[in-house]
Parts: sequence; C-alpha cells; structure tokens
Amino acid sequence: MSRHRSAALVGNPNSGKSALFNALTGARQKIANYPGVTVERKAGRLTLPSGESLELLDLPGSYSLDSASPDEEVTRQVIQGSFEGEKLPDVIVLVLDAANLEQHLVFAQEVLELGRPTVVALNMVDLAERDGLTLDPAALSAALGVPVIPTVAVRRKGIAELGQAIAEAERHAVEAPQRHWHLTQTERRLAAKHIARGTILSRTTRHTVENGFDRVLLNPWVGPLILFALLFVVFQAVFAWATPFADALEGLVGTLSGWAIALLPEGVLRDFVTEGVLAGVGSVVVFLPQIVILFFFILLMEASGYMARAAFLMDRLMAGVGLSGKSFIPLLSSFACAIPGIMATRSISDPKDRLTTILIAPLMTCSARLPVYAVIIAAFIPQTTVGPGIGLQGLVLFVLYLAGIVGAMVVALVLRGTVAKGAASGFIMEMPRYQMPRLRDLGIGLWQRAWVFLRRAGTIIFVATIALWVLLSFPEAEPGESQLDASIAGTIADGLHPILAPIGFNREISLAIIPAMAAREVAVSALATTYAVETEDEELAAQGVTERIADLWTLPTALAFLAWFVFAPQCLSTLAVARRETNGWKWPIFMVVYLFALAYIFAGLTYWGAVALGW
Ligand SMILES: Nc1nc2c(ncn2[C@@H]2O[C@H](COP(=O)(O)OP(=O)(O)OP(=O)(O)O)[C@@H](O)[C@H]2O)c(=O)[nH]1
Ligand SMILES: [Mg+2]
Repeated sequence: MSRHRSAALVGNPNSGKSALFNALTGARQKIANYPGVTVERKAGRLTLPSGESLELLDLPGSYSLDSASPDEEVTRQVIQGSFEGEKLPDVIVLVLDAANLEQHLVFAQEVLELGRPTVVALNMVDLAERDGLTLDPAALSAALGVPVIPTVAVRRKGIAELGQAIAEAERHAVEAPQRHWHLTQTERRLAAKHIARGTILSRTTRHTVENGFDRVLLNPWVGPLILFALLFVVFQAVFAWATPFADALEGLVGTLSGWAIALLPEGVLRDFVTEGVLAGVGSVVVFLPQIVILFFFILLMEASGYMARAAFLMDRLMAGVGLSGKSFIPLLSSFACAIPGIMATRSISDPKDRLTTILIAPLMTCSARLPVYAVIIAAFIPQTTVGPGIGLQGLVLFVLYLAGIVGAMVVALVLRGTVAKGAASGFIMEMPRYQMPRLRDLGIGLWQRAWVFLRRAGTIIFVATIALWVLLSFPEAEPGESQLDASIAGTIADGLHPILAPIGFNREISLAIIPAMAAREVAVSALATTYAVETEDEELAAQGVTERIADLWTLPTALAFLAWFVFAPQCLSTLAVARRETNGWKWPIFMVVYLFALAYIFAGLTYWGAVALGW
C-alpha cells in the first residue's frame, strides 16, 4: 500500500469527480465503507504515463471544509490527513465545473489554502461552451498558482493531460510554491468573483439573456411575487382543467356500477363490487386528472430550471424560521409524498436542521391529500368565481396548501427555539440553466406519477377499503336495523365518536379516519363505501360520494374535516420512515402527538368558529 503514491479527487458536489474517477481508473475500482460512517470509500488504480501506478480516491462532494455532514466530514479529514487509517493523499485533484466557475471557486480556494500539491481539472468545459462561455485556463492557472487542465470527463477529453499533470504535481509544487491565502468565507466569495471574471474571456447573448431573467426572477421583491402568482395559477388549473376529465371518469365508474348491478345476482358479490370496489376505490381513482395536472406543473418548473430559483427565493424565508435552504428540496418533495421528502433530508448536514425538517415534512400537503380536499371542496364550495378568472374552488385549495406551509413554518420556529435549538446555517446553491422542457421527459414523468397513484389505488387503498367494507357488511343487519349500526365497523365508530363529536365529526368521519391511516386517500374511499353500504336505496347508492357529503354534512363539519387533514399524521408509512431516519421511536412518537394535537385543536377551532358564524 505505502509503495503507491496516492491522489484524491476533491470538489463541489456534481462537479464531475466520479466521472473523472471512472475515466482515469477505468474498471479498476474498489468500493468499501469508511469505518463508523455510512460513507462510501471509492478507490481505484491510475496508471501514470511513466508506468507508475497510483491510488486514486473519489471523495464525497463538499461545499466547505467547515460543514459537518458526515460525508463532507470524511472529505475534510482525508485531505487534512486526520482521517484514521487513511494516509494523506500526495496530490489533490481539485475538480471545478467550468459552467459554474464562480460558485466552485469558493471551495477551491479553501482547498488551495491547505498548501498541498494540487492540480485543477477544469471539467465540463463542453457545458461552459454550450452556455456561450469562452474560458482561459492559463489565466485561471495564474490566478490560482497551480496547473489547470481543461477536461470533459464524460468524453474522456483531457484525461491524458490530467494524468500527466498529476504525475508532475509534486515537482511543480516545489518549483513554483503556491501562495498562501487565509481568507474568510466572504473574502473568498469576492475573490471567486474576480478570478471567474478574469477567466471568462467572453460570453454570448444567451448568457446575458439568462442573467436578465435571473435578475427579475431572483429579485428579492419581485421574485417571491412571481412565485406566489405562479402557484396560484397552478391551483386554479387543478380544478379548472380537471373537471371534464374527472366527470368522464366518474361517468365511467357509474356505468361500470350499472353493469355490475345488471349482470350480478343480488348478494354479497354484487355488494362487494358495487360498494367496495366501485364506490370505494373508484371514488379515489377519479382524482387522477387532478394529480396529473398538479405534477404537470411541478415537473415543468423542475425541468425549466425554475425550481432551483424558487429554492433560492425560499432560502431567506427558511432562514427566518431557523432552517436553511437545504431544507427546501426535502420539503418540496414532500408535496408529492413525505416519504421521499424525509429521506431527502439526509443531505442536510446539521442534525437539528435535519430533525426539524423531518418533523415538519408531514405538514407539506402531499398528493394523497388532494383527493380528500377535492371531494370536500367539490361538495361544499360552489363553482363560482370571486374575481376575473379566479375560481373559488381553486382559491380554497390554494389556501389549504398555504395553511400547511404556514403551519410548518410556525412549528419549525417553535422547534428551533425548543427541542431542536440552534442557529440557521448558510446555503450555497447552483442555478441550473434555463431550459425548454422536453415533452418526452415530461410525458415520462407524468406517466410515472400517474402509475404511482394508480398502483396505490390498486394495492394499499384497495386493501384498506375492502377491509373496511368487510367490517361494514358483517354481521348483517336484522330487518329494520341499519347496516351501519349492526356492523363491527359501526361498533368501533361508536366507540370513537364521543372523542370526535366535540370537533364536529359525525360517525362516518370517525369511521373513515381509521383506515385512512394506511393512506390518506382512503378517507375518501372509506366514506364512499360507508355511504354505499348504509343506503338501501339503489338510486341514492348510485350517487357519487360528493353528492352524499353535500347532502348529509353541515358546512362546519366539512371545514373541520379539511382542517383535520391539514395537520393529522394520517399515514403509517411516514411514521415508519421517520423512525428509520431518526433511529428510534422517540421522534416519530413526538411527531404523532404534536400533529394529532394540532389537528384536533384546529379542527375544533374551525368547527366552533364556523358554527358561531352561523354557517
Ligand atoms: N457534459 C458533461 N457532463 C459531465 C461532465 N463530467 C461529469 N458530467 C456529468 O455530470 C453529472 C455529475 O457528475 P458526477 O461525476 O456524478 O459528479 P460528482 O462530482 O461525483 O458528484 P458527487 O459525487 O455528488 O459529489 C453526471 O451526470 C455526469 O455524467 C463533463 O465534463 N461534461
Ligand atoms: Mg461522485
């Protein structure tokens, strides 16, 4: 081992270290774990032009030597020579993204301050060129005081030159000793700007135009307004565009139900198909268009490069409640589902930042809540407009999403002052280029989302609904007795109802929120199945769940139900993931308790407020 000299690839995340590593070492790699941490140690063998072979390490990407995420910590210790069992690399290969030079130069200076023999790989020059940037590697080399080799890792361009430079790095370091800076982070940023300016020889109009866009979209005043307006339009569209498709799907479920009644003999099988499968699961599937439209916009914002700008704008707001912008992406993913959101918190270095983010992730309105909100909105909120082009239904949906966000921010503020005390940490982020979203990618993304939703409907929602149908259908009622009263489920609901009656919940809601722990959408299918089982009248049974709710619930009850779903931790899988990510039951239990408490309090306040207003 000690016969070999060694070199390490260091740089910001996504600078192309691993791509260079692959290009330099080919298949000769060994992947293991660093002891005590779950960080991979990737080492490979690089053969130099002289025939000597050298061990090359691919270190985790890092923004700074100060930060403390486990993988950044490994990088810091290895290049400072303090990692036990890893010898100090003889040469550092500093990888910079030529298309994001200024950002990458901040960390680069910190690495150069170590004074180790260093070679810079100016990677992704192809992307810089595409962006309209012409770079001058010699000027960069002069500014940094180390050799700079332009590379395109994915096309193996500059790989041989880089190998040569690594071979000569130590000699070079002796012949032309590096300067020693010791700068503060602010000074490094300033210097990065100057060095980048000196390196970029020219830029094209495209680059200038994009900068102009950023100046508007990232403006601290105009930017948030545009973001807010955009989201507003999204929620309007979720209702306005989905209606014809949702109606068609509802019609289809109705037709199938009619066939089932015509074809199947009266009895348990027919009830199972009509009440359980079609009324229950069908009532959730009709929300597919809304889900697809919501994700259409989310994917569009991602693919166009706007989402990263939104994260940048949110950074200030997040700092205000003691979180960093790093929490934004996990929280954003939680709008699809809290599970990937909570898993994405692994990228947050500060453990208390991370814990806070995990605890508030369930407050972001996940897509499973959309059917619940939509069914109540459709039942109680008239399809009127409250201004030019502003539908009331979309507005209410927007407010519900906003309520979740505001709730999350307030909770974060409280947590950061109590159980997860600490100061907000800074955040550096790269802005991707603006891009025309590709239709194909958009189509694939939408298909995946739709498939996830339909698969849920076919599995977990189906099972939970059928289980409830069984509990509702047995034992069978005596003549004159209502099926709900006679059933096992009815007995359970009667037990729970007294606790929930004060906040305006009726017996059907008490019944529906239990199986909805499996998946929130089940609240809708459970209500649909309950109403279908309950009624003997075939005509009433043929009505959708929306009409039944509109007929049978009062407005205060409906609003309380919405408020409940803004907060309630109605999802067992989220709790399981939170347990895994926090290594124990303590925090998931804390999460359940505080969310249920908030749900109960806010549903109650909503109910009593609405009753007091005479709604
Ligand atoms: N066009 C182009 N793409 C590149 C180049 N080098 C790397 N990439 C791509 O950039 C992305 C990120 O590269 P990686 O090698 O994974 O980056 P990394 O520095 O190892 O990232 P972390 O391990 O997350 O720190 C991948 O999709 C690569 O294929 C390049 O020179 N040109
Ligand atoms: Mg990598």
